[in-house]
Amino acid sequence: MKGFFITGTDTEVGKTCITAGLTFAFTQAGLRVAPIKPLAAGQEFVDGQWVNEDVQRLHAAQNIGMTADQVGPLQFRAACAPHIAAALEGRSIERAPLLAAIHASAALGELALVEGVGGFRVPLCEGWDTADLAVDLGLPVVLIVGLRLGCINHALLTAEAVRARGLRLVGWVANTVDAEMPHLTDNLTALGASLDAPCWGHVPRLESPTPAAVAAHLNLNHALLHSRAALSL
Ligand SMILES: Nc1ncnc2c1ncn2[C@@H]1O[C@H](COP(=O)(O)OP(=O)(O)OP(=O)(O)O)[C@@H](O)[C@H]1O
Ligand SMILES: C[C@H](N)[C@H](N)CCCCCC(=O)O
Ligand SMILES: [Mg+2]
Repeated sequence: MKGFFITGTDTEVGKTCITAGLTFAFTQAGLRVAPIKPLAAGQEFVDGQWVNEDVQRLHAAQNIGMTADQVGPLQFRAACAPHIAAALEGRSIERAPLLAAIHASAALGELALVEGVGGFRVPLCEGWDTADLAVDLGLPVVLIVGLRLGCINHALLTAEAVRARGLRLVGWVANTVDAEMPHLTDNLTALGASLDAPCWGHVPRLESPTPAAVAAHLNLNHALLHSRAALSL
């Protein structure tokens, strides 16, 4: 599978927003992009069906004709850790069928953008977590850093965990969670100096964080270099 695994310093730091922006940007660059949210916890009943917001946003960002189920193959009602959400419904998360579903969805495009769940090490089932999922998929990792006090430590812990799994951290995106964050520039400098991976962009707090608006703040030079080489484009 060709693509990137999108992780974050935490839940609610902008992984979906940035993945939608990356989908837009790579699509503009001429690639057929398959955004995938393999596990989605938290559904609402809208127009007669249960839907997940992440899946809807990623589904809306792609233009290769994926169905919502292909974007989000495994969805749970409760907005909590996925293994807990699954247990609440008497279900379990099974590794082999989920990997098969991700591969099938990725095959619909030429570049897969796989969004994780929460931070990098969220348990999925006995002996398998989201870091293992990234390893199973063999994808290089992009880290979304939610800019707020504490993010330097979270970013460095995540980078260490990514590398400890033998995965490559190919880039990181600074996403403005706290628009009033003091010493923003100094924080960005510290992140840049210590993450040892290229920054793909700094996304400000946007009034309307549409994929196009997010993409305007992303610089895909590093990403395209990497993906064109990986894809032989
Ligand atoms: N740069 C931004 N400007 C404005 N709003 C943003 C920005 N980034 C994220 N948001 C908003 O913050 C919320 C959390 O973002 P998002 O859903 O992308 O986080 P996440 O890391 O994917 O969360 P989860 O762990 O639930 O998957 C969303 O409502 C999103 O629209
Ligand atoms: C529901 C929420 N928005 C995410 N999709 C799930 C976050 C799981 C985090 C688990 C944890 O690390 O404690
Ligand atoms: Mg998300």
